[in-house]
Amino acid sequence: MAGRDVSPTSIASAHSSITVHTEKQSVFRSSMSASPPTSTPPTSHGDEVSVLSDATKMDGIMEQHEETARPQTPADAHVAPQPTPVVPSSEGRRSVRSSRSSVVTYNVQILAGTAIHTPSKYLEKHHKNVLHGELEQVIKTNTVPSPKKKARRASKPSSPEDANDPAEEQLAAEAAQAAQRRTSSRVVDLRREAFRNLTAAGDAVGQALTNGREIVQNALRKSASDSRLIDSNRNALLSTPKRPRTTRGALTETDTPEREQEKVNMKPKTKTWLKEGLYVGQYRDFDPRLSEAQNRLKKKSARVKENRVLPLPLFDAERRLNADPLQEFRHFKLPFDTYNPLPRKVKVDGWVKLNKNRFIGDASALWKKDKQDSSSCYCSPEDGCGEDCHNRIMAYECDGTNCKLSPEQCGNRPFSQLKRRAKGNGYDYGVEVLHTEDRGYGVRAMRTFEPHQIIVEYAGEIITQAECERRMKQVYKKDKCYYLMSFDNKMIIDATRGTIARFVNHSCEPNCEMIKWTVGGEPRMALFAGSRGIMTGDELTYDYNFDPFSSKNIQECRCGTASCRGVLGPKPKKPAPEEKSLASSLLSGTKRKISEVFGRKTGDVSSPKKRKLSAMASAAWTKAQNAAAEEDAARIRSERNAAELRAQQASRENRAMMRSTSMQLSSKRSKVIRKATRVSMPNIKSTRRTTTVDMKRKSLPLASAPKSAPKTPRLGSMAKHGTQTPKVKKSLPTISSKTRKSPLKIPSMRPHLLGDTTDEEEGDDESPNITPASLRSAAKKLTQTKLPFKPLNLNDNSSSHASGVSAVANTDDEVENDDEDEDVDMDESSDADSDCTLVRLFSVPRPRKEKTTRGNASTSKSIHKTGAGVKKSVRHGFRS
Ligand SMILES: C[S@@+](CC[C@H](N)C(=O)[O-])C[C@H]1O[C@@H](n2cnc3c(N)ncnc32)[C@H](O)[C@@H]1O
Repeated sequence: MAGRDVSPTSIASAHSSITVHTEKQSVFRSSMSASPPTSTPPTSHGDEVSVLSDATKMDGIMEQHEETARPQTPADAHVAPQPTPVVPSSEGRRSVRSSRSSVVTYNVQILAGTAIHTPSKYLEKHHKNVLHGELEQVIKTNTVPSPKKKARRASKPSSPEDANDPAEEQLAAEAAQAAQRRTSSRVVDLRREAFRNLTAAGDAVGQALTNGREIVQNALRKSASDSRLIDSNRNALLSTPKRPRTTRGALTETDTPEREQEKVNMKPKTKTWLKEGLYVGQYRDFDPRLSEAQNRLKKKSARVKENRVLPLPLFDAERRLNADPLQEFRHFKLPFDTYNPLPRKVKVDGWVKLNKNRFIGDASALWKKDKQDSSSCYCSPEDGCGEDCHNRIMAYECDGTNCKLSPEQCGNRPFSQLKRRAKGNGYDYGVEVLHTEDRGYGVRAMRTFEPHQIIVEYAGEIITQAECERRMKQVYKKDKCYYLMSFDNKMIIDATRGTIARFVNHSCEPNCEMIKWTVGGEPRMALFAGSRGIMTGDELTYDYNFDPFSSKNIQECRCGTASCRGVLGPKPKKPAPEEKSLASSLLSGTKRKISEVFGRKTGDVSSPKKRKLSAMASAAWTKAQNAAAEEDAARIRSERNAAELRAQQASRENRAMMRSTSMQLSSKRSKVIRKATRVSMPNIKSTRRTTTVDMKRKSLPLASAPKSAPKTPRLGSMAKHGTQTPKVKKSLPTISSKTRKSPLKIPSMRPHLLGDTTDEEEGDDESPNITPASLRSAAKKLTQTKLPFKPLNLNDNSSSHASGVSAVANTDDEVENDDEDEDVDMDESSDADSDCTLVRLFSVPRPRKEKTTRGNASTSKSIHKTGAGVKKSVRHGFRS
């Protein structure tokens, strides 16, 4: 067990120093292969020895038994171990490598018994451990044991000189006996091999000792020379600035090998300094006179930040100003995600998102039955379906069926634009949900929007009123927030499942409008920017025109604007004293009595009896108050319903009337034009004239709308009729806010806005909106009035008709005096202070070459200001 304290490596080295002659290899191999392959291999020399010792023990037992029978002869003890003949059976187990007879291979790790523990990943290492050639030679060249190991080994009695060891002798004797007996050849072989190994190890140790002695001598010599070297180096340093890196190559002819060896040993250890490293080639702007912090500061102040990607807004403005100093600017902000790169993403629980309307139940059939009229526009590519576009005014989106222009030419396709934007990025989409402080969720803009630009569609489930009531009673019974919007006579959009527009809050001073459009024959509601446009980051709001239906649903408005009405929806009307309901008078009486009995402050109520009475009285008071409020609400509702019915009827009649008027006028105009061209200028094929009508809004009462209208061809059929005069362009209604005189007055009608009756009845509606109904009413009036058509003098190019809209505008006097002109020129002269609205209803095309200025710019602006889109029924409603 002497090897127990020896590490495997040391054993390996020890074994590598074993001297085995080539002819003995077979014996050695046989001994190695004799060990069972499945048994646990020895992990160290000691283990191997233990295996051997076990065998020895067994043999010993046998031998003892034999010894008792046969006395040991002294000669046996001195029998030298003889090489055992090669065992043929073990030859078959030779490894492939060892079959190369030219080079003898020794695996030191196998010898050491540690090979099995070597993972294959240390293959390289394994190769290093495989020594080639004659073992003696290999050992000589490769093994230089450390002095420590040598010393340790030296302490072991393993040299041949120690052969007098009784154990050795015993082993030898046993081996000899075994050879004689020829029994248990494997065990004997093993023992013999072990003995031989030990002998070889002894040799190696002897050799190592010799080497070690040499090394010690060299070290001593070196230490002596080092002191000399230090002195010489000091001298050398003083004489030369740089010390030679190495002494190699400094040998002179007179150097003897010993001297050379000495010099090599004397070679001083010098530190090699890195001259270049990681930062080679990198320029560092560093002033060594300053500290690190000062250097950093200096660098920071010297740095000029340059934005090479986008021009800064400031420069952009400068550039634009340089280009055109007179152009108008408007404030702008960077897109929200640019100036705030990490917007808080609000996640709304329970919001089922729908991107488009879904008709539920009977709503679809109802819509089809009650399908609205179609509309067509006659814009030219130059017009581009601008502000004058008939479809735009009637809140119809242009498409292939009602507009001749291509999508690129047409500027009245807001919902198509929205569709495109929805496919784009977050900026294109342009809105996101935000969490407000006191109004729940809201919506804010992530970009700017032009005035009247479409922002987002209000889509959801389109349901009938019956279905709405059912949902209110059953589904949304416990809800506090409703997303119901009435947008058509009998239908409601329920955006509980719907688009993001459902989160848009109410404001009494809104920056957006909710407008109903007809797109491809279907109603669509969308949020449009108001006349001021929208800034990035602005919260989007519109006026709900909220109808609470019940006093329970009246909600406090927290829009925080200067003109806040205090509640969502119309301002509650103060009932006139005579109109005071019985409930109200009772209420006020009860209230007064309570205050008389118990005092105004509840603190006055002292006794429990009084307190009880007080509680009862206040309960009764609350009940009475509720009853009164409900009574009021019911009255308001019935009034509104009546007004709505009246308005709807008037609207329908007006529409029919307008069509009839258009027909009559256009046929008249065609005749006149044909006649005029025949008479005076037969070669001119296309003319353009404008018929305008000046009207003042809000002057006719709602009830004055005509009750019936003759059945006339629809506007769409007007185009067919116009084919008689193919070169004549159809007239289009246009709106202008600047008018002085108003021979015709039309009512201010917002037919579908139930919530607006309060204000409108009072006649204090300052809204500049022009509705289709108002247009139609004006048209009707126009037909009722005897229109003074005067013959068109096309030869007179200098006449007022030839130079665009502004030139066309005449005064009333002119119209009345000029009876011969067949085209109707109502007053179009304007005054900035006037609150009148001019509507240009019909226009007769003029020859293109005569057109100098269209004069649309001024009218276009005013149209937008007056709300070119026709605002239809937009109302949030709660029904309890
Ligand atoms: C169509 S939802 C608007 C989105 C809603 N804020 C939410 O969190 O879902 C209408 C509800 O919002 C609230 N709301 C909207 N505008 C408000 C305002 N100006 N003041 C108070 N509450 C408002 C009311 O509760 C109203 O019933």
